Amino acid sequence: MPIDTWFPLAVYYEDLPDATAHKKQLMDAALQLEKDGYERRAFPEMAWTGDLHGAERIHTDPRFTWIVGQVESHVQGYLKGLGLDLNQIALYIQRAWPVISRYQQEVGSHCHNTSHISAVYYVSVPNSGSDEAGSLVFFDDMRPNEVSPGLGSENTNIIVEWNALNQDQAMYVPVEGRLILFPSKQRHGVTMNHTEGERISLSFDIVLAAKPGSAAGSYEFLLPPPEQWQRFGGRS
Ligand SMILES: O=C(O)CCC(=O)C(=O)O
Ligand SMILES: [Fe+2]
Repeated sequence: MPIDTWFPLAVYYEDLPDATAHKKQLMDAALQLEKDGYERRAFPEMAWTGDLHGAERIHTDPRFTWIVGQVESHVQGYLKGLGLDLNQIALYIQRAWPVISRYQQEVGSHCHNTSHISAVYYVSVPNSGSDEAGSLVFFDDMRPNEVSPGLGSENTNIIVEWNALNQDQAMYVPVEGRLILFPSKQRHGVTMNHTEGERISLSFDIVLAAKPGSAAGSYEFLLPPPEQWQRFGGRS
């Protein structure tokens, strides 16, 4: 009795070979940004995230040059894998920030609504390769096989066997030196850090735009090149 499966979510990951050589500099820079950060704005049970604390431009900070280069090259590989013609697309890092999760902190479930591709890089992970410091969890909001909506929700015991056909989450344990790429619209979160150590990651939001001179039709589906935009009041 064959059952086919279709429409996979594409999550890319790669262990960066030079990670160890760059660990200290990235760690120090992330922790310094946290120190410099504005007054704490998140609840204590939530990890410190640079995007909420005025530290969301690490892509322009020279201390992060190496990882920015890595993100750029791996995102291109990811997009090629998705079948895109990179000659027609201009890629931008829109914002990028450190995330520091300490004992009993987590990152609630969210999507990155203002970008297209998101990247996470693990700088420093206590018990790397285990879920103890907090896993990245992707949630499936499409639920194509939930034939009666809500079947698998809390307070029901109708699903007696969780398997690949009804799973509603996919977990990635954090691995030091690993880069993960995924569609920004995929809802995700980070489970609790149960260790006494700091779990330090970097997040990047990437936007696809049409290259100037692309066929006019592509502007229907890709952002027109930002250099062609005009801000209100910007007429010269
Ligand atoms: O650290 C992670 O695993 C993911 C962090 C994240 O989702 C974010 O910063 O938006
Ligand atoms: Fe995120």
